[in-house]
Amino acid sequence: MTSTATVRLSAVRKTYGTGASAVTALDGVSAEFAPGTFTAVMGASGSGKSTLLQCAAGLDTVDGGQVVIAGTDLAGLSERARTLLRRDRIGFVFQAYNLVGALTAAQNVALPQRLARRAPDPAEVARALAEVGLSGRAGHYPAQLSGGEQQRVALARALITRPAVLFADEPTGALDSTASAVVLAALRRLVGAYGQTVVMVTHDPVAAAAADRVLVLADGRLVDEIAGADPAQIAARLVQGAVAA
Ligand SMILES: Nc1ncnc2c1ncn2[C@@H]1O[C@H](COP(=O)(O)OP(=O)(O)OP(=O)(O)O)[C@@H](O)[C@H]1O
Repeated sequence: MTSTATVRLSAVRKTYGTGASAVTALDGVSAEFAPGTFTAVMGASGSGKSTLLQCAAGLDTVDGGQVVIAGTDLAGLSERARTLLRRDRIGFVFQAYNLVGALTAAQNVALPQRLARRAPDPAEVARALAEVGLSGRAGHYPAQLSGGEQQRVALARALITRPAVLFADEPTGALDSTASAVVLAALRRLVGAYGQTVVMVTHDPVAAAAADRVLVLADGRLVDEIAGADPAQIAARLVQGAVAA
């Protein structure tokens, strides 16, 4: 069957270690992430959220099943081809912004292009900063920016290659609620206005409520899918799931 999903996981298994110390981090996970959708991934500590993101992004190999990104089956790729796919088709943001302090916001956004030995297009840099609402901060250094602004520079940097999918691992984890709301609004706008596909791991039901749907992991399996819920409903479903498990 053909699929129009930007990212498709089919029966993905991932085990760390061997023998008695082996841990099954993903135990047959299947999920599709359609173009222009915003998905949150939740679950208790150790449930496999980060592993899911790493495998879906081709940062880690799987032990079973299949990962297809933008029509490309990762299993068929050499290490080099996988690296290029990650560089050109996938964007990442993490809890830590990982900005270079000696570079301005615009220079940080241009950095992936420079590292790929491409001449950064100033218009593209300006566009990425505009998309996250930071047109007025292009010449500022990270130390001159708030946490929420720094995370939005990291978002703009992730967008500069026009990735098929943006993966975010706890992007609001280091932010207060006001700054979190600004970053989540920026993510929502990328999805709504530009059709960006976003997959975000979070512990926070408020952050998860910004997504179109929430996938819930427990012990490496998908155990729930929640759509169009508010933070209180999401929190209640997580508690129900934990009690049922
Ligand atoms: N590199 C590794 N080596 C061995 N075990 C690992 C490794 N990475 C993850 N694990 C184990 O795999 C399981 C899933 O880990 P993962 O980091 O995906 O969970 P998580 O849901 O993201 O947790 P958290 O919310 O605490 O970040 C855990 O039991 C973890 O201890």
